[in-house]
Amino acid sequence: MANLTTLGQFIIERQADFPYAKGELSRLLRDIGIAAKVVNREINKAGLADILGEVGTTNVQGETQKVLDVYANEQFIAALSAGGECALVVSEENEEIVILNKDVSKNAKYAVAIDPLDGSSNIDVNVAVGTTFSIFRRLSKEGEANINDILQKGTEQVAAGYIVYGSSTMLVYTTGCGVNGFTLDPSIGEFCLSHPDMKIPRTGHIYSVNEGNYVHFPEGVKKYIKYCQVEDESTNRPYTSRYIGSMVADLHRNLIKGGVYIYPTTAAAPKGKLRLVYECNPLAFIIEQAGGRATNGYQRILEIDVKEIHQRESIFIGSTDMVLKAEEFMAEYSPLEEAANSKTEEVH
Ligand SMILES: O=P(O)(O)OC[C@H]1O[C@](O)(COP(=O)(O)O)[C@@H](O)[C@@H]1O
Ligand SMILES: [Mg+2]
Ligand SMILES: [Mg+2]
Repeated sequence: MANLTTLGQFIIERQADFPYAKGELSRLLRDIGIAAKVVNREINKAGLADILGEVGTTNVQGETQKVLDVYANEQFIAALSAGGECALVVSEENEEIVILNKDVSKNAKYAVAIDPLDGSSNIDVNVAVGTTFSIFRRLSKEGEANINDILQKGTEQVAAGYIVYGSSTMLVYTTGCGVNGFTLDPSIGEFCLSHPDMKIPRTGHIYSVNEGNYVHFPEGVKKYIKYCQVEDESTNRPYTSRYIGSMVADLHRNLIKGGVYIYPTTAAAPKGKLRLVYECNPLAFIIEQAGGRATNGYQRILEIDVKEIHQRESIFIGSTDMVLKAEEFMAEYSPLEEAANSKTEEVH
């Protein structure tokens, strides 16, 4: 068998990368890997098992919860709880913070934010979906964990990553020392190092945005989309439009091939749609560590103050030159002007 490095081996080998390296963060990453395998098993046979469809409840975002949203949420929280290294979880599927069982994790040093199933609209149609995770060291040294342990800026993440459940299942993560990708080998049930030291190309020719919302986009975004569609060989334009509708999958493609993903403010989502704590921050950490850029069109995502656990933010993320170009167009309008613009556009 080729000389495989499993996720577990790699984490141990790279433990020295972590400040405070005493094995706790390694074990926490291991726990996330375990839950990912369990969720992957269900996703792979989703059509067979009664795991498609909705559970009939809505989450705090007002979205109907899919059976797999709830299943994945339970698996990640159970694995983090059993592992004992995580004291608190914030999840897209839970309105409040989840304090994990105090007996096991009262001395746990970490708090985790997750989007257990990203791209929920694609679950029932067999299109790639994902999971995101963001890990912080607790601020509260002793006693019960509390919300301040997770309301930290993205710059304070000690690790972050995602799992993409696509034609193969991959786990991609960073601890602030580069980005590494592991592919799940079902025959041995292990994530194996397949994409060491991932780097996003400085530029690319793929743009990912839901153009169905075009009329309600900020003028700066409309101008950038027009820029992407202009014929100009010297800059490799027109670019190709690719939008899977699962942020993790769109981002993973752009990480490998180069490209930009944009989810701006719209009339329907004046603050943006995606959630800062468990979607924007972990993916921004990954992309920055891979040499890319992530902003809200004006400000670095990782520097944005976190006030609420389900706070939304607009995001421009991917190849540095492409994000910078989009920002150039955004800079022509102030955020206030843009907010006004996205409201007024009439649809005939
Ligand atoms: O359908 P829209 O408005 O383009 O939104 C798609 C975006 O919303 C998301 O599905 C939001 O994530 P969830 O599925 O976890 O709620 C992203 O993955 C995706 O990029
Ligand atoms: Mg999501
Ligand atoms: Mg989700």
